[in-house]
Amino acid sequence: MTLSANSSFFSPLSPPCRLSRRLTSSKLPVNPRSFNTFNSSVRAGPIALTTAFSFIQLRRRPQSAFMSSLPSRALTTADPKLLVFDSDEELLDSLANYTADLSKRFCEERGAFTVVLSGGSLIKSLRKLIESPYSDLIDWGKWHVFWIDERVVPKDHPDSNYKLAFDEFLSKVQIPTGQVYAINDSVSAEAAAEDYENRIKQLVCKGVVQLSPSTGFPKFDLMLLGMGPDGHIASLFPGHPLLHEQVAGLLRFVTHQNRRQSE
Ligand SMILES: O=C1O[C@H](COP(=O)(O)O)[C@@H](O)[C@H](O)[C@H]1O
Repeated sequence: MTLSANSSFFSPLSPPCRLSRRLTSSKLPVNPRSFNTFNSSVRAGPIALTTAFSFIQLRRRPQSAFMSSLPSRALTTADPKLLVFDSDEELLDSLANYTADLSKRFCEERGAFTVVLSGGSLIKSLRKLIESPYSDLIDWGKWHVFWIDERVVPKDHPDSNYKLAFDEFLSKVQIPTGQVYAINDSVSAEAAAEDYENRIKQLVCKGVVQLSPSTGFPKFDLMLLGMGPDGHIASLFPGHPLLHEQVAGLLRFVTHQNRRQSE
């Protein structure tokens, strides 16, 4: 599993709120075995919604092929780093430490901490956060939780990223229900994407989701994104046309027919 932790920006909103996609560097956790320049912080957006689909075994593809398929503008973070850990335990400790530090900083500075989650193996990687000392130290009441991608299925469906996060993480911490932004699962994928975009716009206008002073575009405080073995993030598979779009809305929906353009 690969984790990508970024504060990042997303794309266009109508006035008075405008958004754009951009990645920024983040201060990364301590005690890695080694680290190198990491140019793959890849695309954090758009948030993707997928319609119901059957899981298909992924074809393995070297990550370097994925990297070279990315548009050059996706490879321009200021100070990206790759941290390599000797064990999962060390990675999870470092991830918890990093998240708790950021949470403290943002909660104290502005009274809110906006966190974007993916589905997949990432969620189990958050387990240290629900254990002592982090569980007691973190100001969960100030967290606002979003999803980078979601399957358009009922919230109790086994494919639901919300269900995964709820069962393994959210049900074990005290984040107010109204600050957990699951998709509307009772409408089409297109309508759910539009609804989610509108809710994010409202949160931007309320100041819960911040705007970058330099670009005027919104940004989330922390994005925790799992990466599949073929390099896919957020249902965006290598070769998918969305990866090459110059201008995209804040959210996109994809169907199982066009989910994997590379296959
Ligand atoms: O399709 C998806 O896969 C990625 C990666 O999952 P992982 O289990 O290989 O870590 C996940 O982040 C994303 O939310 C999901 O829709």
